[in-house]
Amino acid sequence: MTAPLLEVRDLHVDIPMSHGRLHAVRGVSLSVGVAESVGLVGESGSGKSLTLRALLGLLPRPARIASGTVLIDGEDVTGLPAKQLHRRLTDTMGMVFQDALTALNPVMRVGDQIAEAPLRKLGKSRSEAKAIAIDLMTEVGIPDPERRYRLYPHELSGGMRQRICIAIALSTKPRLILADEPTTALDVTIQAQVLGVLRRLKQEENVGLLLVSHDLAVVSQTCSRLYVMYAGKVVESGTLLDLVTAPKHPYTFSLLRSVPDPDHRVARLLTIHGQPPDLSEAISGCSFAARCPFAEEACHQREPVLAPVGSAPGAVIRESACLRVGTAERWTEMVSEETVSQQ
Ligand SMILES: Nc1ncnc2c1ncn2[C@@H]1O[C@H](COP(=O)(O)OP(=O)(O)OP(=O)(O)O)[C@@H](O)[C@H]1O
Repeated sequence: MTAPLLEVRDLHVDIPMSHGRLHAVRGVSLSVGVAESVGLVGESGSGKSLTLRALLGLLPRPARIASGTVLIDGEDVTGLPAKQLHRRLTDTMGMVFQDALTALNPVMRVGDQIAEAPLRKLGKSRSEAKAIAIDLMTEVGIPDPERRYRLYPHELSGGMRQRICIAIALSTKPRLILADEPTTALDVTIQAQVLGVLRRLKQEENVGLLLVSHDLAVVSQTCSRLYVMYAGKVVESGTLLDLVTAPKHPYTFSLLRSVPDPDHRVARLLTIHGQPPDLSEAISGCSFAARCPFAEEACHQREPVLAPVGSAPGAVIRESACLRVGTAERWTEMVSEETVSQQ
């Protein structure tokens, strides 16, 4: 069996504070196969960005990796010296962040920013690098690329700037794009276009994707497998279809029920009441128990572990961290019973 392109094992990220520490990422494991599109979804503060930044060696100070392993093509790169690690990462992956305007150099023409890596890293001549940049601009759907090559970031719209960032990410010929909320700053139509570019890269160029988003609709449009994060942990993982049609964690269930269904098939939206736990304090029991519509006494006492649930042999592994997973088939019914009994 071939090793995943990217694998993270039992990652812990801490943020030291004046009194103690915030345990922001609490044992995350995930993998992305070759040409696979994987989503990391969860509400704000669940630890998605820190997970992504930790594996890239780009944690904001004072956050630090407390423990964990990162593997690329099965090789442990955790202990590599910074320069070597950077080379290994940039040889394999391109990155796209939320704020294209900050990611781009304001005083450099956008085309030259795309041409920079082919020129400096791939050893291309100036004219070859320019031709590569123009091809990449065409590939990410920028009309009239020769003219736009000469523009500065502030002369482009938000959607065009994000396409430039994707073109820069592609300029080193990566096998995987890591994208952190790449469409959050864009309006819905432009968002759909940018997601279309990422989807097409996977379908036509076999470029894998690890997409971080708080928005289930965004990952649903782009990814075929998901990890759902809550309070610094993965609480459920599986194929998009499995998660959407039959969630096995109450947080995923609530997340799905809190999104309006365009076909109005879901009669009532579910509000996730309360706040996530304070990660600077020890958590006893399940971190979602206080907000969970199905929690029972044991959920407040015992921490559930992420474990495989009912996957068919040979199928993509489904995992859930829930003591009540055995009742999952009845959750829709249980929620409506509760609503009726409250009326
Ligand atoms: N530089 C920092 N200093 C202090 N706390 C931080 C820092 N960066 C992140 N945190 C805290 O770590 C936790 C996880 O943050 P992270 O950014 O990974 O969440 P997220 O799921 O990506 O959410 P968001 O989309 O809002 O960034 C949060 O409680 C956040 O407040």
